[in-house]
Amino acid sequence: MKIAIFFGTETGNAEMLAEDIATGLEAEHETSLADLADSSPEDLKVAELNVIVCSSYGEGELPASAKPFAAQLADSQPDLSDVRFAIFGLGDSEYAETYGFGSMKLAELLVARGARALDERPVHDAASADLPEDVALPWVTAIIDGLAT
Ligand SMILES: Cc1cc2nc3c(=O)[nH]c(=O)nc-3n(C[C@H](O)[C@H](O)[C@H](O)COP(=O)(O)O)c2cc1C
Repeated sequence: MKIAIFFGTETGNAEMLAEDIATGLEAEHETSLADLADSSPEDLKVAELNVIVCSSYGEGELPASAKPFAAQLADSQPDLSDVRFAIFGLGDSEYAETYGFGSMKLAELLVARGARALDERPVHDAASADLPEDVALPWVTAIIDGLAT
């Protein structure tokens, strides 16, 4: 399957996780990896599945590298009705009031443009003992298996 992996990051954690996902999938799939800062909404129309890893920053805001992409979504109002995506958030429950808000905001912007969100939208909690890749790889594999059946 053609799978495009994107990340939105402030300090690099989402990029590292996106790289882990790409490495985990590349043996069986045709993968690409890109920073949302270098991407436009049209880039979501290329692959059969878009996997997005996005953190939260500030007070539940998008991380810096996702902000220009979000602005393009709002400004250019692209039709994303043929796009499907799965989004994985990185957050920290110490920020109790805004936990996981960054990935949630990005998902809402995509859905507002017609894109279809696959699955729930998990958020990895930096305060937990789990490693993000141990959560994200089974999650993405289950989504791909679900699409293949
Ligand atoms: C200044 C700062 C603000 C943050 N704000 C939030 C927040 O509002 N909600 C949340 O869930 N996580 C928040 N986090 C946690 C980050 O999302 C988490 O550390 C994540 O792994 C960062 O990933 P990145 O390096 O890809 O940006 C914040 C972290 C920092 C350092």
